[in-house]
Amino acid sequence: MSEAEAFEKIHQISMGHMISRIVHAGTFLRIPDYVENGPKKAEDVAKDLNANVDNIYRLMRAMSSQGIMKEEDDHVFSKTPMSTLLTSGPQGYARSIILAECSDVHYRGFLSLVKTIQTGIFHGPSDNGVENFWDIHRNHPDVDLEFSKNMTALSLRQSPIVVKESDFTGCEITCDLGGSQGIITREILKQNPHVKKGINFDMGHLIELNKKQIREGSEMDRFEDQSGDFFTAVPYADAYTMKFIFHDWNDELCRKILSNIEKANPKAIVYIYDSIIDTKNQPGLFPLLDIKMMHFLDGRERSVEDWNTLVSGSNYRIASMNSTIQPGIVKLVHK
Ligand SMILES: C[S@@+](CC[C@H](N)C(=O)[O-])C[C@H]1O[C@@H](n2cnc3c(N)ncnc32)[C@H](O)[C@@H]1O
Repeated sequence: MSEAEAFEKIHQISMGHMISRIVHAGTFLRIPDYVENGPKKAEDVAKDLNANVDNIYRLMRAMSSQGIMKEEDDHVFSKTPMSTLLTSGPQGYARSIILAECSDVHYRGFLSLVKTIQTGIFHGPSDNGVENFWDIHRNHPDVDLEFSKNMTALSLRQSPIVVKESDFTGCEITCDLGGSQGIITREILKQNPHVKKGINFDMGHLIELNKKQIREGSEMDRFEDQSGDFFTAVPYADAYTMKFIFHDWNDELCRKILSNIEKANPKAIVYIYDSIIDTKNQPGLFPLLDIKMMHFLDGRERSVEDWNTLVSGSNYRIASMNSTIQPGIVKLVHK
């Protein structure tokens, strides 16, 4: 990389938080909805939103600079594939990524990152006046809902792949711990007609929200939402799945979940769907996500070595690991 390229890259990085907050503002104001059905004048959008005309124009221009909509004519903007993904309609499944990840509470939480790095104690939640990341969500139901929708959007892409790579032969009951809106459990039931019951297990407030939703599909006859705390106890099952759960917690707390699984059924198989990262020079999102886990949850994105360390302190052993897909799969069986 030349010095000029290095400088340009650093300049881009310095804009990162501004870009995400600009896109958050535009998404929050539903600007992508306005251009979805045909080109739209910034003035008309401003009028409809009862907002400052010049500022709406400048916001739309800034969003265009990132490929979110296109200025076709003076002050007239049209949609792009990115703006469609940020609409509030059925095709706008990326809207919740922006509304959750770039929300005020997540943004504010990053203010104390240096403190976390220096002290080794995670400070993300304390900047929001709470002790626990999930309490931030409990106190902000709007962010909580967008976060769940975001996890669902990701799950809809990932579940068919990880479930296909997992073997539920001989399992009558499965349980997805921290299952959010139940996408993994539904996929297990769809791909495994022999499974009699699939339990989607999550915290009470989330399960209550699930129950208010209309969820259709023949697999729903065998689907059950159950609320609880996986640090206290988990329901009986023949197979447990957990997608993006262990990355939220430190090794000790992950082992606590494993010991609760052991108490419920030591013979059960355990499938962990999580990152298995390469430690050196890995480009992409996971080393960045690792910092979020460190700062908000005392969690981590784990390498093969990290997984071995975590599991070696439990009564389980790693039966197999698959890092060829995303997320990776760590299969555990009782020792
Ligand atoms: C990162 S999200 C993953 C959601 C889902 N597994 C997925 O991949 O889309 C973590 C989930 O764990 C749930 N959770 C956190 N603490 C929990 C606890 N103590 N008991 C049960 N569920 C919990 C959260 O409500 C959230 O749905």
